[in-house]
Parts: sequence; structure tokens; C-alpha cells
Amino acid sequence: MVYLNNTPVDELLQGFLKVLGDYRFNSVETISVIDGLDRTLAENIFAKRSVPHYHSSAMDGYQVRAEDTKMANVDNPIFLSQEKIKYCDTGELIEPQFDSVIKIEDVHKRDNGIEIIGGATKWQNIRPIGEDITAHDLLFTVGRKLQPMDIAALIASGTYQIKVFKKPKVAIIPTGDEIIPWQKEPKEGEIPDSNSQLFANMIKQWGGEPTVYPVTPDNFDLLERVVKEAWEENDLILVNAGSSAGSEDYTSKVINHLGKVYYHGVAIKPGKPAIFGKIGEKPVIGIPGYPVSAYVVMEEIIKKLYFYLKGEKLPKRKKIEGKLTKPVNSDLKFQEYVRVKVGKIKEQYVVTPLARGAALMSTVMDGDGFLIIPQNSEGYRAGEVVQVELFEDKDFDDIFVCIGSHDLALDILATYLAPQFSLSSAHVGSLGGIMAVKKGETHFAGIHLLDPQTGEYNISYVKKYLKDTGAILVHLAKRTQGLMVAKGNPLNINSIRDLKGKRIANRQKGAGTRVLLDYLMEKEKIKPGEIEGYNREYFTHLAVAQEVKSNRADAAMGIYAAAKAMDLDFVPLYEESYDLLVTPDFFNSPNFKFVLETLRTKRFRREVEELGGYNLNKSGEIIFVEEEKN
Ligand SMILES: Nc1nc2c(c(=O)[nH]1)N[C@H]1C(S)=C(S)[C@@H](COP(=O)(O)OP(=O)(O)OC[C@H]3O[C@@H](n4cnc5c(N)ncnc54)[C@H](O)[C@@H]3O)O[C@H]1N2
Ligand code: MOO
Repeated sequence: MVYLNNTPVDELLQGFLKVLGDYRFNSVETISVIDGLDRTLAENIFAKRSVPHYHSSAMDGYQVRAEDTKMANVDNPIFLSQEKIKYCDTGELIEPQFDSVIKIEDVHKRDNGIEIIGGATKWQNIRPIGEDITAHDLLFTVGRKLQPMDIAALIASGTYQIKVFKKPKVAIIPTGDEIIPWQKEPKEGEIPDSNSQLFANMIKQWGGEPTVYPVTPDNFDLLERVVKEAWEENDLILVNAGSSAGSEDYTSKVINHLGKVYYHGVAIKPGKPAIFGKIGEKPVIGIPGYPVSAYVVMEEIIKKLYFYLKGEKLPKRKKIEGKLTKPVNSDLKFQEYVRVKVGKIKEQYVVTPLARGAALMSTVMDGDGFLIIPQNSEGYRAGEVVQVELFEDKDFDDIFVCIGSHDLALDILATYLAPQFSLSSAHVGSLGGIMAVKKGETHFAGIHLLDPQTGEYNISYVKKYLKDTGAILVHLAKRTQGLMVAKGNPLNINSIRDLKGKRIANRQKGAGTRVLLDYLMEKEKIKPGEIEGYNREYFTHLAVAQEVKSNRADAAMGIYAAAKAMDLDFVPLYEESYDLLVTPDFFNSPNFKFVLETLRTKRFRREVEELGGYNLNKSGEIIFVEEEKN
């Protein structure tokens, strides 16, 4: 074994399966058929009896002999006396002397019998023995994962006990001195054990039986004891964290002591420090600690291994192709798993890469899938068509893409759209939003851009950038922009002039708030060099508010609601117009009508105004239309 080598993922999987030889998760147990949902059959099943197991009536009506009805027609009604018929309900046994059923609505009841005006054919409205399932038919083969109708059919055809594969037992061993049980409130430096539940629930989704062991501190003997115990009780053992090069990473030492490590380090990112070993015949795997690294190793390696050892077909991720909105670079040494958001604009998928950090659970939570960049590839350019493997098969028609400046009103709007629709938003600032509308990469964008010449908001930008594409500007809110300062305003900051010599947290170029700050600074003839932190950029109101809150900045330009959310003081400076810039296509779709109607409701307006610093009297008003030119 080479310590922390860099084995390509496919080579590792093949090699490790070879190491595991004939080992399989194939213990079998017998269970009642009614407990069989989602269980995997370990036997072939043949029908014990036919369904139906007797000739039965398919309708409510009268059993007759077809022969007796032959002559009946409209002009020649036939009367059948009580002895020649028998009433039956749907599903009832057909008596041997009869061979046909006439529906109740096709007969006229008479005293002592019925009258019919049409002949019945033999076997009409009768379900013969075995119509559905015939005794001795092969129903299912080994490996069938039982579904609700399967279980119903098994019961109907006489199988009550079934042999299924035992659920593979998977041990999950969280380790690390900083890791505490998930129920405890963490102090600084402590991390609640969230990964174990990630693993346990993935294992459950795969039909396995996870057991989470107590958190084990970074200690060789303690870890060895838990691994031994878990090894006795389980089919697969997962040890979490302690896989990288740090001196307290005991996982590989313990595996090597009890068995052997075959691979340490795989050429994927995130997830590279994973460990693959074997104790006795059982696989023992060390999974990296960062949640996304852990998720990638589970999805890409453990899942394949698990289904192989279970003898089941691997559930594959659905793939779609879409246009990349931003470039993604990749490390040549690794196969990279970039989490992406997917939107569907005019029948085309657009793919936006999310942040890359291996610790960012939110990138899996908010993401729709993986963009997998092969080893030895430098990545992709913006505009390239790329393939995405979806985490879940979704209906993208019900997802509205909103790329632009962020506002809390959009979050509230999202709560009104749910559950029919969801809002997939990316925060790239107002100018970024305008460009996304122009390039057809979003349905709409939130924008608030001041025209320093006219003092007017948004319209001049739409005229300038969207004169060919066309777009509709719909008003969302008037909101108060100002300075967020520490509680009690200890530095007595009351105007833009007071920022001189102070530390600020600034918004990124192209953000409406940044344009406004520059405008106000220009008016006061203040140079960027006179304000510390002018060049430190953040992407949201809350991010800059957080900087003030934690005293890394004295002030930040932003909206009242963000100051309030962070319990900061607020110095109001300017009322701006925050509008939605909508593509003509989306504007004319029924989906946008729903948005527009929501913006105009009292309830929505009031809820946003309650955040403070908002006026929604005119939300939903169409303020400017730039016609589409062909
Ligand atoms: N000097 C080096 N440092 C690191 C390297 C390296 O090559 N050299 N690799 C980095 C990479 S890449 C990864 S991935 C991580 C893997 O780290 P470990 O598997 O050793 O895990 P830890 O260091 O113990 O933890 C990392 C991170 O994950 C959190 N964690 C751990 N267990 C849990 C849990 N059960 N629930 C939630 N979160 C958990 C842990 O607190 C850490 O924040 O190493 C890099 N470092
Ligand atoms: O492998 Mo680490 O998992 O890149 O972040």
C-alpha cells in the first residue's frame, strides 16, 4: 500500500472488488409476505394457485346459458324464467350449468324472471380461472425488489412466506475529538455528528440496515475496540473521518492492525483521502470527514460497492445536458464533482456551478446534480454544453430561475410559490442579473440599479442592455438603503461623509448597493482609498451585515431588513426601487401570472413590509416594457 496514493476511481473499484473476492451480502431470511415491501427476493417464485381460482362473474348481472338467449333481439324479446338464470354480483362463482353473464342494466326484470333484447355470447362477462395469473406461472425471479402490487399478487396467488436477502448491516463509526453526539448543543470548537445521519439515511435508501456507533475519540485503542465490535455485528464497516494525513488520523492504522489497507487515496475531488481495507473477509472503509467529500465517496464508490455485493442493479442517476453559465476549472489530478444548479429556460437546460468547498453541505442541498469533470480535463468554458447527473429526477418546468440581486422579498415570494413552484435563485448582483436575462439564462432577475445621471432606477439599464432581447420591468418594492452600524452606533456614523477613515464591508461590483454607494461617495467627493475595506467584496446584504455584527467592519451599505435581522442599528440614506426584470417569454407564460398575482395580494405585501424598510404599495405594477426585436 502506498500511503495517500491517487488511484483513479474505476481502477480502485475494480481492484477493491477483486480484493473482496467472493464476499457478498447474501444471507437469506424468511419473512411474512406482508413485510416484503422493497425487500429483495432471494428465491424465484411460482404461483401456487390461479387468479381467479374459479370462474367468476366480471359484472353484476344474471348468469345464463348463452344457448338460451340466442334468438333475442329488439323485435323479439326473450323471457328467461327463474330456473334458467341466477343473479350474481361481480366476483361471484359461476355455477357449472351457466356459461355467460348479462349485465343487470341490459335486462328487464319481470315477475319470475327477466326479459332480454339481445343474445349473450359464451363467456361474456366471465373471468375464467387463471385469467390473471395461472398456477405454476413464474411470477418473480431472484433479485426482484417487491412493490405494492407484487405483494398483493403474491397473496392472491397463494404465497404467504417469502425468502428475501437480509438487509445488509452497515456499521457507521463517527470519530474525532471535536465530534459530539448530534443531540448536544455544540460549544465553539465542537461539531455535532451530522455525517452519521447522512450515511444512515443513504444506507436506508439503499435498503440496508445502518447502525450508528457512539462517537469515538481520536485514540488508537478505543477506535480499534469499536471497529472490532462493529466488525462482529455488520457486513460493511464505515469509519468516518480520520482519513487524511493528520497525525491523529487513526483509521488506516487500525485497519492495518486488524486487517489490511489496500487503497488510501482516490483521484476524486472532493473525497480524495478515502481508505479501502479489509478485515477478515469484510470491507472496512474510511470516509473523509468533510460532508461533501463524504457524500461523494458514498454516492460514487460505496453505493457501487454496496449494490454489487448485494447482487442488485445499481440505481443510476438521470442525466441531462445543459448550457454552462460560468466557466469551471478543474485540477488535472482529480475527477471532480462540481455541484450545480439546473434551470430550464425555453426548453433548454442551463447549468450554474455552485461553490466548490468540500465542507459546504448547502451545495448538495441546493444543488440539482453533479457536473463530473474527468481526470486530466482542465474543465469547461462558459456556454459549453455539459452533462449533469441529477441527484433526483425533478420536473424543472415548475422551477423558476431567478438570477440577480438578492432580496428578502424574493425569499418570501418563494414561500408563496411553494409547493407548486419553487424558486431557484443565484445571487450575482443586479448587473449580473441583467446579463443573465440577456443571455437567456434566467426567467427573471431582481435588480436595483441607480442611474447616476437621472437619479432614476433600472429603466435606463434595461434600455441600454436589453434593446434587442426585450424585457419587462415589474415593480417589486421600494426599499430603504442605508448604513448598517453596530448597536447604539458607537462611532456616530450618520452619513456617507462619516465613513472616511472607517472600515466598511462592501458589496461586489455590479451590485445595485455598490452602485448606490459609489454614487453617494461621488456626490460627497470621497475616494475609495479614503475608506478601509472598500475593496473587500461580499455577495449579500446579510454577509456584509455579519461583518459589522462581528466587528470586522464599522459600517456597511445595505437594507434595513438585513440590519434588523442581525440586530444592528440602521442609518437610512436613500429609497430605491427593487424591480423584477422578466424575459418576454416568461412574462407571457401562465406561470408568471401566478407570480404577478402574488405580488399584488395584500397578504404578500404586508408580510414583506413587516420586515421593515419596505413599501410595496405598487408591487406588481408593470413599469417599463422593452419590446423584443427579431
Ligand atoms: N495536511 C492535510 N490536511 C488535510 C488534507 C491533506 O491532504 N493534508 N486533506 C484535506 C481533505 S481533502 C479532506 S477531505 C479532509 C479529510 O479529513 P479527515 O477525513 O481526516 O477528517 P477530519 O480532519 O477529522 O475532519 C474533516 C472535517 O470534517 C468534520 N467532520 C468529521 N466527522 C464529522 C461528523 N461525524 N459529522 C460532521 N462533521 C464531521 C470535521 O469536524 C472537520 O471539520 O482533510 C483535509 N485536510
Ligand atoms: O478530498 Mo477533500 O475531500 O478534496 O475535500
